[in-house]
Amino acid sequence: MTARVVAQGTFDLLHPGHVHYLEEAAAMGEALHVIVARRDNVTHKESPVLSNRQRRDMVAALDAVDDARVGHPTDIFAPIEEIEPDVIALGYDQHHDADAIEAALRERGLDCDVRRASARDPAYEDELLSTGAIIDRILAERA
Ligand SMILES: Cc1cc2nc3c(=O)[nH]c(=O)nc-3n(C[C@H](O)[C@H](O)[C@H](O)COP(=O)(O)O)c2cc1C
Ligand SMILES: Nc1ncnc2c1ncn2[C@@H]1O[C@H](COP(=O)(O)OP(=O)(O)OP(=O)(O)O)[C@@H](O)[C@H]1O
Repeated sequence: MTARVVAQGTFDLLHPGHVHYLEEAAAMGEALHVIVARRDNVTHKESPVLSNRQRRDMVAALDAVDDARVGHPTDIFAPIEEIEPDVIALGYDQHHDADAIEAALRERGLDCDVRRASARDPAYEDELLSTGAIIDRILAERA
């Protein structure tokens, strides 16, 4: 059976850090499914500039990605129950706790590894590797 991997995040204004994460997650299995966070659920930082649909469409267009969907409004485990992944790849800086997620999955009868992906270091001096850094640059240079 095909090993399915799930990755997740906001993915507003794509950059090479996103590509690094999604390629690493894809290499953990054979099919990569991405859950794009709903704008209303992004509460720990500024809301995304781009709509749910546009962020989903851009992630879906990447080579590493087999399927991308906008996440559930209230239950982060609902898409996981649909996808039934073998692996969930957490981003290097995602605040989610791997042990807590594994325990919640087990409670729902889902058997799935939770792994932590690595960070991409800048490949050259001026490489911007976060959406926040790109927005700061725009505000500084176009204000
Ligand atoms: C296993 C897992 C499933 C998730 N599913 C959803 C979801 O269905 N809907 C959603 O809006 N966010 C979901 N999220 C949360 C976001 O993908 C994300 O972690 C957060 O809201 C955005 O912050 P970040 O880009 O800094 O990680 C999920 C996160 C994890 C770890
Ligand atoms: N430089 C990077 N290296 C590796 N993974 C990254 C990098 N930047 C983001 N990611 C991963 O991509 C996913 C989506 O991240 P998100 O869209 O929140 O990134 P961001 O660009 O850092 O945003 P912000 O600057 O608003 O915090 C997360 O799992 C995150 O860990």
